[in-house]
Amino acid sequence: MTQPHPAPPAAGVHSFDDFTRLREVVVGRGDHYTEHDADISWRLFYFENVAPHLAAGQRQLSVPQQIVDELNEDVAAFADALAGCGVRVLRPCAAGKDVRVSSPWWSSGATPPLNVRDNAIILGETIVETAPHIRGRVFENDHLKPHFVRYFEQGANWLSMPRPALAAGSLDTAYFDRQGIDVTAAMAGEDALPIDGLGLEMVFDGAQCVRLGRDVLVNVANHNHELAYRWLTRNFPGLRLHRLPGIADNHVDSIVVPLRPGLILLRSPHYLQFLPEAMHGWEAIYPPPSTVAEQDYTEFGFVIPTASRYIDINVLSIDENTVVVNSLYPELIELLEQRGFTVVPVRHRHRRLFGGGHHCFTLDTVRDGGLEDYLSA
Ligand SMILES: NC(=[NH2+])NCCC[C@H](N)C(=O)O
Repeated sequence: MTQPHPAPPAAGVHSFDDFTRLREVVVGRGDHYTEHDADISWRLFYFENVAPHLAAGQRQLSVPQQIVDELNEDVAAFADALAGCGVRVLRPCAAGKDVRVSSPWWSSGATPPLNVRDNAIILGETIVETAPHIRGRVFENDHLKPHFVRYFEQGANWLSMPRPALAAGSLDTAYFDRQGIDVTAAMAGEDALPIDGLGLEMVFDGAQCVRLGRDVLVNVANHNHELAYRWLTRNFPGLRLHRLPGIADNHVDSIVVPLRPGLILLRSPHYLQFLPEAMHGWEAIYPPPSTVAEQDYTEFGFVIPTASRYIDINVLSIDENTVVVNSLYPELIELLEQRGFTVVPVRHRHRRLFGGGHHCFTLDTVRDGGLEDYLSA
């Protein structure tokens, strides 16, 4: 587990999958994450998790400082654990307090760079900045730019999907419409301006992809994503992209988590049918029920969950035999140990409150694996 760091790869960035030996990783930070700005873009993104809790028009949702401090304690321990496994850990610069971001069409509260999995994806030796759905996230990658510039200087390629304007009417509700879920109440109170003739834009998060060497699974749940899927196919002709047909509203890393070639952690058997044919022969393991009681937040008053109860599936692999798992999910630890994995337990107390688990908190920029063909073995 504590192998020495090898010479850096020629391009600086080299990351084709989620499970070969991890060498270098960006770990997000939650400094000043004391508020969610529940604008329309935020409400629609987190609709499944937040709709039952939110009153119409409710906009600034504060997170108690104690919870933010505990989050940052857990994130710091996570970064230390990765360093202890011989991984080079990079951090974004810290967000400022109460930062607002504006465009000609809207204004919103900025999201700190905690879930660095979401706004960028490493595809081989290319950094791809994706096209945020949430207005407050449009400048989030700026906190990682010192690393991106350095990687570029070392030879990495660096591309950005077109930055969406996120004007009124840019976002597609088709995923919900198909299920007969009415999101009009959540969408009421839009205060952004429209752009004449714009319509639906390319909008997509890195965490909608699952990287498997030559193959990348891409969750396409609406026309915003469809445009991004086309962008990916046009820019990465050397990769085989597989469409996951709207298996989730957006991110898939609490649903489909490859642990090594041939073995996948899957939220439930329901999702098997959506995987590419070649993965039907893979063994799937399913998350056991958790017996640890969820934290009771009543003493803090109103606290809103932005992640589902499945968020602890969101594990981070150090290599094909070593996985970081939330220590508050001993049942999953036991299951993985029975399967021969070495588990690195790391506590993540407030995993439901900040939209992400250990996988979401990271952007793995260097792993050993290459353009392997795991799907035709
Ligand atoms: N990269 C991420 N932020 N992933 C988090 C996915 C969380 C998922 N929406 C859930 O509720 O379980």
